[in-house]
Amino acid sequence: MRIAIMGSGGLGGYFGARLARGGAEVHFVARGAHLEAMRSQGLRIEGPEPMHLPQVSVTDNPAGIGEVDVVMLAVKLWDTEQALAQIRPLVGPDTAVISFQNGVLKDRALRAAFDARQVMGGVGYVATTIASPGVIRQTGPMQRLLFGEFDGTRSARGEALLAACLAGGIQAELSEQILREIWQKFVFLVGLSGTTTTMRKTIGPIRSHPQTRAFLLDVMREVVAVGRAHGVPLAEDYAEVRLQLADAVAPDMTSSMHHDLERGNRLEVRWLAGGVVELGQAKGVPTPLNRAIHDILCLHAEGGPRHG
Ligand SMILES: NC(=O)C1=CN([C@@H]2O[C@H](COP(=O)(O)OP(=O)(O)OC[C@H]3O[C@@H](n4cnc5c(N)ncnc54)[C@H](OP(=O)(O)O)[C@@H]3O)[C@@H](O)[C@H]2O)C=CC1
Ligand SMILES: CC(C)(CO)C(=O)C(=O)O
Repeated sequence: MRIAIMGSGGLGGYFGARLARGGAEVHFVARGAHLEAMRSQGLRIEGPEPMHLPQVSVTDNPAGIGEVDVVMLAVKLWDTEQALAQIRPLVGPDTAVISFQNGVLKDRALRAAFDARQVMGGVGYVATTIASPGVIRQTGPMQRLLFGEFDGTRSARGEALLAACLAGGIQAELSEQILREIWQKFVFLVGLSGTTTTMRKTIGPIRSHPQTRAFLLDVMREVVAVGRAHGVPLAEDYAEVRLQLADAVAPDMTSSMHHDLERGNRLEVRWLAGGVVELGQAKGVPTPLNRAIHDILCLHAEGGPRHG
C-alpha cells in the first residue's frame, strides 16, 4: 500500500514510522530542519517502544511522489489550506484522503477540496512531539488510530489500511461510526485542552480539585450538547463517560495545546473551544465556558514567548 504522510511531526511521523516498519510504502512530506534531518539520519522514535528507520522516503515536494492509495493529513490545523493545495498531485480518483488532525471542523476543508468519496474520517490518539529535528518523542503508551467511511461501509481501502496499520503494531480500528468517534474524541480533547491550557496545569491537579473538576465536566457537557444538536449520536451523559477517561490517564498528562502555549507556538483553540462556540451558535446552544476558554487564550493564539 502506498501511503503519503502530509506533515511528518508528532502525529504523522509517529504513525508513518510504524506503517513503514510494518512494510507499507510510506512517503513522508516534511519541511525545514526536520526534513533535512530525516534525509540525512532517517526518522527516530523515542519513548516506550523506540525505533529508528535509518532511511526514509521524504520530500517537501509531494508532486514527486505521484498518486498514492492513502494520504494521511497530519499538519496543524492552521496549515491545512496550504497542505491541501500541495497534496493535489497525490490524489487520484481512488485515493483516500484522511485527516487525523484534531477537532470536528477539519473535514469541512477536505470536502471543499476533494470529491466526497475521496474523503474518509479519522481520529488519532497519541501524545507525541518533535523533540529535535528527525526525532519524535512519545509520552506514555497510548497509540490508537480509528478511521472509516462516512457512510459507515467497511470498504476494501479501509480494510487494506487496517491491515497495514496492524502490521506496523498500530492499535487500529476500522469504524462504521467514524463521525461519532471524531466527536467522542472532541469531547475529551476540548475538555483536556481547554482546562490544561488556561490553568497551565496537567490533568492530575485539575481532576482532583472539586472546582476545576466541575469546570472540566461542564466544558465537556457543552460539547456533548452541541454535538447532539447537530445530530451526532452521543449519549446525553457522555461527558460523564469522558470524565472517567480523564480519571484514568496519567496525572502528568496534558494536551498538545498546553505544550504549544508553553513553547510559544500558535494554538489550535479557534478550532477546539472556538469550534464548539461556532457550532453552538449555529444551533442556538449556549457555550459560555468554551467561549471563556477561547477568549482567555485568544491573545496567545498566534504564538508568543515561551512559558515553560
Ligand atoms: N501530536 C499529538 O500527540 C497529536 C496531534 N494531533 C493533531 O494532529 C495534528 C498535527 O499535530 P502534530 O503532529 O502534533 O504537529 P507537529 O507540529 O508536530 O507536526 C506537523 C508537521 O507538519 C509540518 N508541516 C506543516 N505544513 C507543511 C507543509 N506544507 N509541508 C511540509 N511539512 C509541513 C510542520 O512543519 P513546521 O514545524 O515547519 O510547521 C510539522 O513538522 C494537529 O491537528 C494535532 O492537534 C492529534 C492527536 C495527537
Ligand atoms: C489528548 C491527546 C493527547 C490525545 O491524542 C491529543 O490529541 C492532544 O492533546 O492533542
